[in-house]
Amino acid sequence: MHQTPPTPSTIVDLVKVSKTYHPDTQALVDISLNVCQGEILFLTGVSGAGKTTLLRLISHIERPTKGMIEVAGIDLGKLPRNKIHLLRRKVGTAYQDFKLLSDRTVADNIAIAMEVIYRPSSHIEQRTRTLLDQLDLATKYNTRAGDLSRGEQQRVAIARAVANNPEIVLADEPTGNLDAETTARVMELFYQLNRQGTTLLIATHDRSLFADTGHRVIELRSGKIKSTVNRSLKNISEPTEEVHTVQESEQ
Ligand SMILES: Nc1ncnc2c1ncn2[C@@H]1O[C@H](COP(=O)(O)OP(=O)(O)OP(=O)(O)O)[C@@H](O)[C@H]1O
Repeated sequence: MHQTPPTPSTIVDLVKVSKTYHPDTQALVDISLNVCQGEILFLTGVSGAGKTTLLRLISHIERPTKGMIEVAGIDLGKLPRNKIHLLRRKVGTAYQDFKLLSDRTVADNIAIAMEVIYRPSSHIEQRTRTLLDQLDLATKYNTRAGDLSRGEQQRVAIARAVANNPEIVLADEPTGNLDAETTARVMELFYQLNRQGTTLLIATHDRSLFADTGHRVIELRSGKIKSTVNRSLKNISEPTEEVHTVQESEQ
């Protein structure tokens, strides 16, 4: 019997969100956006368009000047400080500043994410080795993070972001320092997570990451949504045919 597929539920919801940095930089202006559970959404746009700011608002590193943001059922405007860890467990972030502990080993940097939620050490070691293998860093297990190249540090930050299989992964230029082969490895890791249900928001200048993938692409310009290429959400991970047209906003 033919069954209608379930309607995907919203996991990230922004309503009329603006962000002005002191004194008067309008980084985001009146952004409304919702992301479905299990979706891969690409954010693109020229430097300064507001991509990083949008991700930082969703991860609650920055606060909006106006508007409402809900992430995995949590209204960020009402989230008390002592509950922020609940959001951190649901959202993995890999940003351009990496924030690695340079005096600790690669393995330690990844393990930290799992130690804070009391994963057993056997699980932590196995998960760390699997991720390093997937990201072509197996030989760097005991290397100090400070001794790695930028591209290697970037991959360690990605491994740390995904170590706990969070519900949502926010990645800012995750392949910015990588060659084509390593980029393909990182993207394969993301697609693998997505097949397991993780929602991905990826900010990138690299059009090859989303060209012909069938995933939704939002282009920001001067803090506004300039265009959206909507695609079918019927299948959450496999590339699908494009079913909607590009919509230019009425700016
Ligand atoms: N902490 C801050 N204080 C003041 N202005 C900021 C701050 N962070 C970002 N901005 C400004 O906000 C605007 C949007 O910046 P944002 O980093 O979000 O853009 P982006 O699209 O991610 O750029 P890039 O591709 O270069 O990373 C820019 O004009 C930037 O200078």
